[in-house]
Amino acid sequence: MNILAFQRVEKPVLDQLKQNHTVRFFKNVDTTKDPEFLSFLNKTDGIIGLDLNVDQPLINQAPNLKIVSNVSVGYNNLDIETLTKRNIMATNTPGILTDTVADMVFGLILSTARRLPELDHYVKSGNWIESLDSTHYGTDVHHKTVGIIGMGRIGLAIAQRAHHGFDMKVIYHSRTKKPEAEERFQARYASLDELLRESDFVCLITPLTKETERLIGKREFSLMKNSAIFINGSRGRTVVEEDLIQALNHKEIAGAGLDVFENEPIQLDNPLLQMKNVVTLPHIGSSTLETELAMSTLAAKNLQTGLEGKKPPNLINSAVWDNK
Ligand SMILES: NC(=O)C1=CN([C@@H]2O[C@H](COP(=O)(O)OP(=O)(O)OC[C@H]3O[C@@H](n4cnc5c(N)ncnc54)[C@H](OP(=O)(O)O)[C@@H]3O)[C@@H](O)[C@H]2O)C=CC1
Ligand SMILES: O=CC(=O)O
Repeated sequence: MNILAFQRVEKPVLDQLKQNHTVRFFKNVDTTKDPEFLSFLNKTDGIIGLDLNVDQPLINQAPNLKIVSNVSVGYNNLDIETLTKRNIMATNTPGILTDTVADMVFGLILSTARRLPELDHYVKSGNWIESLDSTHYGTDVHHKTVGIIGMGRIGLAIAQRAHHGFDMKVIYHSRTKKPEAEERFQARYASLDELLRESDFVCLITPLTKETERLIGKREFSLMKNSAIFINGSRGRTVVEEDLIQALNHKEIAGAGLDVFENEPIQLDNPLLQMKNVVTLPHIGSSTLETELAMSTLAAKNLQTGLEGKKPPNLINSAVWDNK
């Protein structure tokens, strides 16, 4: 079969796929224009990879496509409605990256609160020539209140770290209440506005959907404490980035830790890059050697199973299977 691999599939997994299939790997190409990409897409049976915008125009140019296997848990890059209408399976990689992403979110909490990147730069640039004063102090993480928006798999793992590791009070907001979080971490359900008012650390970790797009904007930042630190590990478009910049400029919040941005890679003239109280990461939530390999392996299993005409373990649009 013809397999189109896109942007990120770990090499051992790619090599294994090549043993049974004709595989073409594409990275950083214009998927609307690149002639080689479009020519291969036209005969592609399966797609595996990260962040390929699988929209209606792309699907229309892939008459043989049977399955799209995302190497990510988020699947906001897929037009699920059109894929389902065309009986094309869509899969993702939930679960195996949960702890790795929660570690990264905690890394952002700690590095923003304790100003770690800023002080690392301070030391390395030779400025540490005398004992520091309160202008360089950070703020405590332990025993503070963390508000988790999106108490799913990753939300729970963040709550676990907050409760057991840092003695934090956990409040959360999701579409539904989560008894598991309440039992295991004494987490309390709150409305979005209550959570924003009460949290020292506001952590956003929902999927990007029609409902969560621009969920956090001017009004929401104005509800947060002036001392609050905002952490985004979800997707850039869940936040109105312009409003985040304004909230930071006007000191409505104290800082932000961001793994995701409206445009990725971020433009170098983005004001967020000039702010010392903002810690930025290049969307690396799940990017450890172990977890990326596990994600690629699971994505390949989803792909292979689907191409063999069996139900993939992580099928998103089960209607395609039910209609068979
Ligand atoms: N930065 C990075 O590298 C990474 C980012 N991510 C992002 O994290 C997301 C979450 O992953 P994961 O935890 O596995 O997903 P889950 O599906 O397990 O959890 C998502 C949670 O978000 C909640 N939610 C959905 N819509 C809303 C809404 N409108 N308002 C409030 N809560 C909502 C859901 O609530 P309910 O259960 O009540 O429906 C659920 O609790 C991914 O979709 C991806 O976008 C993931 C991995 C890495
Ligand atoms: O952003 C990464 C994902 O797995 O989703």
